[in-house]
Amino acid sequence: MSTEVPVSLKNVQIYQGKSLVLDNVNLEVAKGEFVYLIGKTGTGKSSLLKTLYGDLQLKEGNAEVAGFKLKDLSWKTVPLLRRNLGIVFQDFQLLTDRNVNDNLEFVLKATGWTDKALMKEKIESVLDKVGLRAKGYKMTYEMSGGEQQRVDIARALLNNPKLILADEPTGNLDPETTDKIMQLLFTICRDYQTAVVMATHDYGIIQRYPARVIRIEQGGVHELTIPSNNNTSE
Ligand SMILES: Nc1ncnc2c1ncn2[C@@H]1O[C@H](COP(=O)(O)OP(=O)(O)OP(=O)(O)O)[C@@H](O)[C@H]1O
Repeated sequence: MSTEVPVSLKNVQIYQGKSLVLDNVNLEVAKGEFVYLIGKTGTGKSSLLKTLYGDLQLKEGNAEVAGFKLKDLSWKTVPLLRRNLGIVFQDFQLLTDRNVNDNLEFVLKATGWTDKALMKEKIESVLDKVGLRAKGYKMTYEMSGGEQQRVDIARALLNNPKLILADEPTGNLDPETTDKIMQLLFTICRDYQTAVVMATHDYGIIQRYPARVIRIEQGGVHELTIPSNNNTSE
């Protein structure tokens, strides 16, 4: 299994039930690349991301994600695929009945970790990366939206993914917090060569943090040419 190309889609069709949402999708994402998915509401950004993390089954076309071929991927293999990805959601999807450390430990255990000391070390390391080292004992409901999104990103980093999939990760955040989260995602992308595919409605973000842009329209996906700039994560 090759893990070199985080995403490779060739002539992919994406269905929701029986309806065809996206046709003839071709997309390659390179190691360490940051890619935005933009498009009007309902065009299929989330459906594309869901296909990439195995939530929607791929019926037509060839797709490889983090070394896994998606066509006819069995449901049993989906957790294995997810272990190789980081997934970040708009609404964080943290467990509200436990603290940050326990949220992260829950994921580690679910993905096969058993050694307590190694888990503690890993949790400290990902919290450090997102600037929350001292907040491990906080209950998630006691945290601000921006802090919760950092925990969500820390969770996504637990298994050293080569690819992070983020669905409107700043959708619930104010502009200042949005900037901090974008800087964090760009830093992770640069420092760990983690590819990031992020769906957003917010063109202002793309202007402030330029990267490759893929526009999703009814029927397909198109590369958008944006004047190239260095990203502004510094
Ligand atoms: N669970 C589902 N069952 C059936 N149809 C669905 C389901 N989820 C989405 N769809 C349909 O698939 C199409 C694409 O939806 P999707 O959520 O992927 O779009 P989107 O571009 O992410 O939209 P938004 O920007 O509003 O999140 C829409 O027509 C939507 O109604």
